[in-house]
Amino acid sequence: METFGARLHRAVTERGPLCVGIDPHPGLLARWGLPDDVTGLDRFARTVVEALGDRVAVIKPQSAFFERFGARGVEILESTIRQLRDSGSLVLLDVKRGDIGSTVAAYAAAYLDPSSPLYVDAVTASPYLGVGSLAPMFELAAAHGGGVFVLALTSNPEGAAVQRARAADGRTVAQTVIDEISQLNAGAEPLGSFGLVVGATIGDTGHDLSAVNGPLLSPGLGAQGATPADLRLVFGSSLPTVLPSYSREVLGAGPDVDALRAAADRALADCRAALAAR
Ligand SMILES: O=c1ccn([C@@H]2O[C@H](COP(=O)(O)O)[C@@H](O)[C@H]2O)c(=O)[nH]1
Repeated sequence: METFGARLHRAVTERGPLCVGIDPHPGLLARWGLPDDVTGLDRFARTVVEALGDRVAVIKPQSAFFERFGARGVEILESTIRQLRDSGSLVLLDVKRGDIGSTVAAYAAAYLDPSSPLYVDAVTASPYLGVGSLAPMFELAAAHGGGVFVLALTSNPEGAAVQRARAADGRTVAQTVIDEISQLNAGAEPLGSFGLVVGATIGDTGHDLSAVNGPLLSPGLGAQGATPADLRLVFGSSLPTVLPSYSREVLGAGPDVDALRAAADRALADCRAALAAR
């Protein structure tokens, strides 16, 4: 079985380093001329799949924007995941789950067990009940070639107070998360399956990402103010494993399919140039 790290490495080699989110904000539905209901949600998600599913390496549905419509929204999320899987892009579900280990096992079954209707290639997870509490997710992901992206240094300004607080041994909370994920990826080739979320907005924080050996998902580009040029400052020598992520900046070009493709192509070209610059 091919690991998630290997599948992601291949997808990025073939399609380029880009993740695009499906975030059907009420404001975006309105801009696309769609109603703020499940029919609008369905049309929005289908349009993104049609435009980008066959060309972007990773597509990241944001679960919250589907969940807000209840069971019918989740049904559309299931359908969107199926369409994305058929289109060839990897599906990273942004759900930021985390809990005590026995409950994490149920989240793992929901998203990382191939028999689940919400089965995806990878999920985002929150480490604030302890990275060890996420073990059932790591285990099920490893068993089925899936991946987990753990929040380390998030793109929002409020994150720093928690993530940059010092633990008893003097490391920041974020650095302890980074170090634990690095251990999980030790020796993996060509890339580990356990990633971190590190926002493009955070600047040079002095955290050591050199041993992660896994993907570094970087949201915060575009609508939150970061530019591809900021990636160098944030990631330094870890740039080769960065997966830049855009939602509103690309989605704002819709609903025209060609315009969405052009926006994603522009984002990819800008990120490629920034990641390659010396
Ligand atoms: O640190 C984080 C972690 C996750 N996100 C999510 O990414 C997208 C960003 O959307 P934009 O429209 O590109 O701002 C969104 O789904 C967030 O929940 C993040 O922004 N920062």
